[in-house]
Amino acid sequence: MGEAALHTDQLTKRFGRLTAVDSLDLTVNAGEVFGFLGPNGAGKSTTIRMVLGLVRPTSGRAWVFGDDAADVASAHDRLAHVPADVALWPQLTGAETLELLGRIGPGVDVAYRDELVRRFDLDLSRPAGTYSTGNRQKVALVAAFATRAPLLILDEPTSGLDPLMEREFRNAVREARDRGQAVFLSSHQLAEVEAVCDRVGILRAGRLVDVASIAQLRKLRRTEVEAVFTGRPPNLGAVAGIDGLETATNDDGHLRMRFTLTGRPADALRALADADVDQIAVREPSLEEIFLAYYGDDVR
Ligand SMILES: Nc1ncnc2c1ncn2[C@@H]1O[C@H](COP(=O)(O)OP(=O)(O)OP(=O)(O)O)[C@@H](O)[C@H]1O
Repeated sequence: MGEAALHTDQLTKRFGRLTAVDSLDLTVNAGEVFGFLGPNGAGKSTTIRMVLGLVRPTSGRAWVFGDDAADVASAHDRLAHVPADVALWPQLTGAETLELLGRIGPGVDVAYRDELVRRFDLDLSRPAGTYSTGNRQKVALVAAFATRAPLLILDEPTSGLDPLMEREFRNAVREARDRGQAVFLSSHQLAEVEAVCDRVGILRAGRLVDVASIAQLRKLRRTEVEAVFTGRPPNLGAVAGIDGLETATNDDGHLRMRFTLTGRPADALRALADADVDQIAVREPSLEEIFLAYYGDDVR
């Protein structure tokens, strides 16, 4: 198996008639930050649970640094993880929780843990039962980042974090990479994955549809723009990055243009700035819409 941090071979999970994860072949190299991107229900958590040995694959296998993931005791010597729904022992304080979590797995850098507690602004004196979802997530993140596990598995770890904490999270991921730790990060946020990952696996309806570099992923980014003009409309037809241009007239006689923007927006903005724009609406499509436009319906 070499020394890939994580490797799966035809990993499959069926729940009755539903194939949640379908013949997944995936390799995460030691030391890389790998994004596992997919819309809700794509199968990200199920994949992670199989890698953690919490769910038995219907078929196929997974390895953590060459150890079979089903051999939980040895695989968990090399990894730390943050689940999608963090549950903590309600009577233990944050400090007691971190102590307990630190005893599982490959050991803790206590000085770095203390630093992370400050950076994530955690009050460790309170019982975990009084923590919000975001605070529980922060405890689990601090516990995982403070280990020197060569593989960190993070399942949608920022869903409960505010933007300031999300920034701390991104810093902690970069620091982990700088120390040589591999990070397997599941997310349904294109922006998050773009910000911290080296490579990205794209999962849709249980199937891996692509493994892409961040540069390739950026090409997927699109913005929907709708603008209304009072005077003469701009000539957008020949502007680079504009697709699907539609023009209609509003009830008040003003012209409305709709289009999709990909790549750098500079040329489109220049063209718009020349016209008398009365209203503008800009929308980021959901991951599912982006995937549909790019990969079509042919993944099942
Ligand atoms: N224990 C289970 N029994 C039956 N179906 C399940 C079970 N666990 C997951 N599923 C189904 O498998 C599919 C994949 O779910 P999974 O939670 O892995 O997706 P996900 O990509 O992590 O989604 P999300 O981003 O919403 O967490 C979904 O259709 C889900 O309903």
